[in-house]
Amino acid sequence: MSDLVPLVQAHCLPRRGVEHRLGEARVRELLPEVPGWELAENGRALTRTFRFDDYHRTMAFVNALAYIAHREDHHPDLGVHYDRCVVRYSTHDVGGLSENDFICAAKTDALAA
Ligand SMILES: C[C@H](O)[C@H](O)[C@H]1CNC2=NC(N)=NC(=O)C2=N1
Repeated sequence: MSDLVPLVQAHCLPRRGVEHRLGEARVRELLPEVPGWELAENGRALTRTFRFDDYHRTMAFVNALAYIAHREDHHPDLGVHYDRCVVRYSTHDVGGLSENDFICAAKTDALAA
């Protein structure tokens, strides 16, 4: 992926195999591009909690996020609660973080903005 394209405008590509797993240096470079997201599971996942006023708003977010996941063919794990949704991205095909996780994190932020 070219760094000239903002993450939010980039699109996911099929990434399979450890060669697509991001190294620590690249993760450190990308993390400031998605403020609010944190590393979890020893750097193998990205998570952020999005808070809402009520269940209806939470579910509207979840449905919009499902559409992005379908369009990008990259799928978050979700913890859905009454007033919040815990979003977790990790690329199981690479066994850790790939560029796809950062692209989708940026698109998720745009949804909630
Ligand atoms: C063929 C297809 O691109 C892959 O199976 C995709 C689908 N969605 C995915 N989502 C996530 N989170 N990780 C993956 O490795 C992944 N792989």
